[in-house]
Order: sequence, then C-alpha cells, then structure tokens
Amino acid sequence: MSCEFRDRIVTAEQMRAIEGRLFEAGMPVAALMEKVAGRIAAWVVGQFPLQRYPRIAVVAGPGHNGGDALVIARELAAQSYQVQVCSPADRLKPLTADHLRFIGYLGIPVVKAVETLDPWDVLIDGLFGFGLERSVEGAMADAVAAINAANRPVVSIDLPSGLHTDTGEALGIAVQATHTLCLGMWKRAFCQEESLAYLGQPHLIGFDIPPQAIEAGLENVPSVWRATLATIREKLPLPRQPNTHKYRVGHLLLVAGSRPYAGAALLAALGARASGVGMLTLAVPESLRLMVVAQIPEALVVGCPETTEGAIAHLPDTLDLSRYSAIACGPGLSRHAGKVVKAVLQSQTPLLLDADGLNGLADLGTIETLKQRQSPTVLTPHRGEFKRLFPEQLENSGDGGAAVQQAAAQSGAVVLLKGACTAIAHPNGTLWYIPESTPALARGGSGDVLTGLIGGLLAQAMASDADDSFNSALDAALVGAWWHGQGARAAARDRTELGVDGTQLAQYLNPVLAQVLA
Ligand SMILES: NC(=O)C1=CN([C@@H]2O[C@H](COP(=O)(O)OP(=O)(O)OC[C@H]3O[C@@H](n4cnc5c(N)ncnc54)[C@H](O)[C@@H]3O)[C@@H](O)[C@H]2O)[C@H](O)CC1
Ligand SMILES: [K+]
Repeated sequence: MSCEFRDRIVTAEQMRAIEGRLFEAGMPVAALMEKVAGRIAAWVVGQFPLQRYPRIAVVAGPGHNGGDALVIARELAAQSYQVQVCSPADRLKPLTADHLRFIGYLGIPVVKAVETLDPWDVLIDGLFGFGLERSVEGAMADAVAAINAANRPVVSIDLPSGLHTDTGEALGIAVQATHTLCLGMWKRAFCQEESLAYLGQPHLIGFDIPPQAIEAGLENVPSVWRATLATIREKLPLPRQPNTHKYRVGHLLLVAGSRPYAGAALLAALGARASGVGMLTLAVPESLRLMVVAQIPEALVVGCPETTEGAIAHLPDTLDLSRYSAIACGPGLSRHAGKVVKAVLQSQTPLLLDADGLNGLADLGTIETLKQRQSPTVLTPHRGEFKRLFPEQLENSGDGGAAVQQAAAQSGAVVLLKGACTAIAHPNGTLWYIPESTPALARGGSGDVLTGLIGGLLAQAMASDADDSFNSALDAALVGAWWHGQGARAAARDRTELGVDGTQLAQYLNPVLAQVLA
C-alpha cells in the first residue's frame, strides 16, 4: 500500500510499542520530549503571535504530557510570552518534576488551581496525554472544569485531557479544546464520534519517527488509516484512458424507488451521474418509469412489476443481472421488496446494498451467506441499520471502527458505517476513517446520493481489470465517502449547514473534485 505512515492511526498500546522501539534504540526520553515540545512551541508562536496573545497559561499534569507542557512553558517564556503554570497534581513523574523545578528556578509563577491563575489569552492543556487510564477526578477534574468554563482558546497536547485515547469517550470529564496537536501518529480518538465535541481543530505534529520503528511496533496488526486527499487521488478513476469507451467505464444497475419513496431513486441516480459511470440502468416500479426517464435522461429505465404498495414486486425475467459491472440496490425500495434483495444477492455481480436493501438482508438473516458470493459485496448502513444487521458489535464496543472491522470479518463484505466519522472496513481487517465531514449531511436523501456515487465508482472499478476486486470495492467505498463529505462541506460553506439538500449536494460533487484536485 502506498499510503503514508502519517495517515496511519494507532491505539494507545500501539503508540507505546512504537515509542518503546525508539527508546530501546537509544533515543533518550528527555530528548524526545524536547523535540516534540519545541515543535509545539513553534506551532503556538505561529498560531498565536506574541503581539496579540501575550498571556499564556500552561496546565501540566503528572506524566510526560505534563512534561511536554512544561518544556513549552519554558520555551514560550524565553520568547517573551507572559507565562504562568498550573500544576494540580501531587506526585509527578521524575522528568516532569525536574522540569517543574526548573520552571520555578526561572521565576515563572506556578499555582495549584486553575481558578487562581491570572487571566490568559491562550491555555496549553498538558494534564493527560495517551497515558490516561482511569476517570479524571478531584483536583484534576476541577482543573478541567475551570479550563472549560474560561471559554478561551485551548491548545491540547496530544489529546484533550480526559479523553480515552482509543474510544474517544470522556473519562468523567474532558477538556474542550479549540486545537488539538496530536503527536507523532494519529490516535484512534481522533476518528471517534464521541470525541468530536472535544477536539476542536486537529493537527498532527510529527517527530520524525523512523519507519522501521512503526513497522516493528505495528507488526501483525490490521492497518487503520485516515483518508486524505493524497491517498484518494491515487484511487480515483482519473485520468481516464484516452481511448476508453462507455462500456469500459462501467455499467451500473441501480435498483431503487417505490411509489412512496420515488425521490430516493432520483437522488441515487444523481450520485451515480456525478461518479462518471459509463452507463446507468435504473430498475424502478413501472409506475415511476416515465417520471425517472424525464429526470435522468441519460439512464436506461426498466419498469418492474409492482406490489399493491407500489414497491418492486420482482425484477423482470428479461433483466440479466450478470450483464452489469455492479448493482446498487436499496434506496427507497420500501419494506415490501424482499424478493428483489434476494435476487440481487443470488447474482454473482459486485453488489452494494443500502437502506431497504440492508433491511431486506437483515430480514433474510443470511449475513454469513455473503461470504459465498464470488464477487464483492459492499454494505453502507447508518447506525440504526448497522445495529439491525450486526446487533452484538456496537454493544460490545463504543468504538465504531472496531465494530465495523468485526462486521466486515463476520460478513465477508466491505462494510461502511455512515456517520460524522464514517468508517470503512475490508474483511481482512483494514480500516479507513473519513475524518472530514459536516453535520449538513444529517438530512434525508444524503445517503441516497452516496449510494449512487459509490455504486458508480464500484461499477467503474469492476469494469477495469483490477487484480483484487475486494480491494477495488473498498477503494470505491472509500473514495465515494470522502468525495461525498467534500461535496457536502463545499455546499455548506456556500449555503450554510442548513442549505445542503440531496439535489444540491449532488450538484457540488463534480465542481468540488475539480477544485481539490487543482
Ligand atoms: N508519543 C510519544 O512517543 C511521546 C509522548 N510524549 C508525551 O507523553 C505523553 C504520555 O505520557 P505518559 O506519562 O505516559 O502519560 P500522561 O502524561 O497522560 O500521564 C500519565 C500519568 O498520569 C497518571 N494518571 C493516569 N490517569 C490518571 C487519573 N485519572 N488521575 C490521576 N492520575 C492519572 C498515571 O499514573 C501516570 O503517572 C504523551 O501523550 C505525550 O504528550 C513525550 O513527551 C514525547 C514522545
Ligand atoms: K493533553
């Protein structure tokens, strides 16, 4: 995989293993602390210039996160900031205690409680980093509460103090940062929904970890990644071969819609349109056929026999499912189209199931049989649909990513859990997070656009001669989810978070891609 280590995500245990390699190889802990803290201090000076933010408060905890904070305090004082330190802990690790002693020697004021600090312009939070193990209580909890109550810019070192490094949940109470400077490698908490209210703007501060330490520290663990433009760029179906033609860039069959949910079929079609797929066929209830033809003129539209509720009763016998590069099935089908879901599952065509496609799958109760399909299946549930399909996984862990990994391993499908931090897993355990999204997407219709977009990308990927169709399916899901998020963010910037309906979202997809690739 050509992704960069800087996009890799680690747990606290893995970070400790990597760090351990460095220390074993001779890197002194104190030297690493100097290096990291020097880089953070430089970042703070750039972000909060002395003229505008002269007063800096530094809150230092008992461990090495506190040590980092004290080195930063020393460096900022040397650059003429008015620095004051709060050290609420009673017992400090030796290195941290040394730094605190030196802070005293320099004449930098030190207090025990945040409430007794003089007013400040920016606060540096170094109470706890990735070493936090238990709930924050007593003087430490008071310090966090006072930091949050002050409502001033807060820069958290490594993690907002109080957050669990892996699950991102607040252990009792946690600092609400405006900026979090994650050190060395992205920690899992940066991709958990629970932590979004605490992180503020996340930044990675590298400290030149040698690749051999990362490889050794992460040996035999499934890789977990953060999707960035650099990796997505490699996975996009661009540029096209100059001599390609429409049948070489995929034919998607989109099975969608019912009389009550006709719009879902249209929104999914708009997503597919934006994907650039070579050919699009829509299978819809017969009564919707002419409406769909009028709205999506480039599509072939197949009218299907329908139930009394206006759902597709079954697919026409003349529809040969093996002709398509991929099938996307589900948006707006309603709960009366179970036969359709069964039919697409029985085909050997690469398949994406969403919405009522997933409900149909849950009703069939045959998750394990997905493993018998000879081509990839992609499942794109939101949390509710995920819980129906995989009832144990989310209960066992508050970590959405871990649940998705288990779901993918259990089903043999690529599983994408939609949310503020969309997570996508390959059955082999590889996990991707989409770190950038927007609450503008919390709206009916957004998911239908995503289904069409990923469906179209899946069809294009399957039409090309990929070596590993499961990897290509994962890439289609990844690219689609990232692109969808970027489209929504661009739309929200122009139209506010209230102005991003499905039709608008689809219209932003192609311009935003051109913009970010430029
Ligand atoms: N990533 C790296 O390689 C580097 C990390 N650095 C910084 O060090 C911290 C991690 O340091 P560590 O000492 O392991 O953890 P903490 O600072 O979070 O402190 C742990 C300390 O606190 C005690 N403790 C744990 N939970 C509680 C609690 N709820 N209440 C009270 N006390 C608690 C625990 O017993 C320990 O004594 C990392 O985040 C970076 O900021 C290096 O400086 C550079 C390299
Ligand atoms: K911290």
